[in-house]
Amino acid sequence: MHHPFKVGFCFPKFLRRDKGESGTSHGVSVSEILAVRELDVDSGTKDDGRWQKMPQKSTEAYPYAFTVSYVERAWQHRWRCSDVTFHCLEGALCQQWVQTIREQLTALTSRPKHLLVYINPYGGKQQGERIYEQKVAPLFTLASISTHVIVTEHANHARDHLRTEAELKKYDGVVCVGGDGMFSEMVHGLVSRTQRDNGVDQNSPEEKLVPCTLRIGIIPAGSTDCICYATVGINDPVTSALHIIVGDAQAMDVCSVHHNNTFLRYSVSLLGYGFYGDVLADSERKRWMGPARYDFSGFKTFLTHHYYEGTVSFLPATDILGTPRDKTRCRAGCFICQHNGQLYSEDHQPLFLLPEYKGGWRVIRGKFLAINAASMSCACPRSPKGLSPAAHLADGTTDLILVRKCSRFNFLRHLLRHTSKYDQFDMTFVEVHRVRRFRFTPRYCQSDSELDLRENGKKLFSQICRDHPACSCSPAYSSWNCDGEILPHAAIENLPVGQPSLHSSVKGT
Ligand SMILES: CCCCCCCCCCCCC/C=C/[C@@H](O)[C@H](CO)NC(=O)CCCCCCCCCCCCCCC
Ligand SMILES: Nc1ncnc2c1ncn2[C@@H]1O[C@H](COP(=O)(O)OP(=O)(O)OP(=O)(O)O)[C@@H](O)[C@H]1O
Ligand SMILES: [Ca+2]
Repeated sequence: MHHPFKVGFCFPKFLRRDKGESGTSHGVSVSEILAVRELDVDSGTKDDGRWQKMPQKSTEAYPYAFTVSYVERAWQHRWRCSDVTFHCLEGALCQQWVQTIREQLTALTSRPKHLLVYINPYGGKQQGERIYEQKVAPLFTLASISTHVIVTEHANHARDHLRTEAELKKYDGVVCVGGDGMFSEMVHGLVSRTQRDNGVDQNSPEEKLVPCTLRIGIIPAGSTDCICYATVGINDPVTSALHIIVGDAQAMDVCSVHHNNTFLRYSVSLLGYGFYGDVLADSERKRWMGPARYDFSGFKTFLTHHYYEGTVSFLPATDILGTPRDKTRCRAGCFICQHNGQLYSEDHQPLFLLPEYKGGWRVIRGKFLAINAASMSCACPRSPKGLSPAAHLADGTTDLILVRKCSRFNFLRHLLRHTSKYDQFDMTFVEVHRVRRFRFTPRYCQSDSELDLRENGKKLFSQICRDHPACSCSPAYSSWNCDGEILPHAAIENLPVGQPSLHSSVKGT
């Protein structure tokens, strides 16, 4: 029996014979095969109708062939779909190979078969629909994944649909095509629904959230795409689609944000007061500028140079491995996430909820240019290492970064370091703490009537300026930027829910 592909003892090893190469050895792991299909050599076409370049000699000598599509790793964490074609003399042997590979693929239970896809047509550069149709849908079809696609018609459409209507049992996962705001909608829809179905009260800061079982996949089509970038390593739609197809999963911390014991929102990336709150508030009025709005508002906010007075209280994470100044980075299978994540397993009461832990709170009063709580690195194309490069995706902690009032020049130095190899925390006016939970109270806050105060903000502001004629006229309040959404309250309590309660179909590579 003669056939040009060697059947090795190790199943995934093939001997490739295409593009005129003879006997090129090529190993593909089954877990990275996307699809296999028989090739109609005589007609010179594949069953998907695309022409296959094949040397005339091979076609005559080996009339049967099949093509394997698989994941090929490219530059900077990018993944691409590649094809390799194998030829042989016997149709039966060819079919045997195809059938065996299909059986192996079916046995991979972590791979999704049915997905619910939400597309935000207005995210980022408004390319969501095009990106999905041209780059992602053909890959899902190739991998035999069926989809139900919903193009959102208004903000919170996806959140409300997931929370109340979607027949989640029919799907192995949900996918959002958009930016961090769309991902946040998915998190809110799924987490809220899971808590409601399990009778958990979201308003109680002490209640442990029930983890979601459905995974969320992100096809990046937003302005910052920090969740995608920080988990996959790149914001590239094809790479993300391939991670989803092969069933990759990464647990993620979800924090809940409360005001006066009332639940406000969940956060997975950045909770920022001062600089990032002001950038967001200004940029929301300039959505028409697309992603460039952040640079414009960033520059403007940098020039205004407002600082905010208040009290930050936090519970340092003392029972964990790792610090925010570590040189190591959180990657798929991260040891620190595994270790610290166990502190939240079913039979472990999180230590920070024990009464003796209550004394561990630290209080810092001051004037801050920025208060940033990063539950993950917040790496994004603007800052490839992120706000807190050593933060962990699923360790149950948040890195609290306090940037005190300093000169514009020093603040610029601090910002610039987010884009270079230099340490942005190694500056006298910056401190960083890895925390379990934190609270913030603005100086002029009178807790329960704070909203009224904000409405009378102008009055208060002018009062402060009259009282301090030499002040730099910083307003009393900034806004909280919660994963790209403005929160209506300045005083908040934040607690990392801790347990890796969310899965995203992506992983760092
Ligand atoms: C001189 C260059 C300095 C560059 C410094 C870059 C630091 C960038 C750090 C980015 C951190 C992103 C955190 C992610 C937050 C997301 O949950 C959220 C939702 O998508 N995005 C934003 O809020 C969007 C936030 C976007 C913030 C953009 C800030 C741009 C600052 C520009 C300052 C210019 C000063 C120039 C002075 C000459
Ligand atoms: N059909 C729609 N019309 C208007 N707004 C929508 C629609 N669908 C979703 N949205 C809202 O658009 C907001 C922004 O979307 P998205 O996060 O996808 O893009 P972005 O803000 O440009 O990117 P990033 O969040 O990465 O900065 C989200 O908060 C979402 O609630
Ligand atoms: Ca974390």
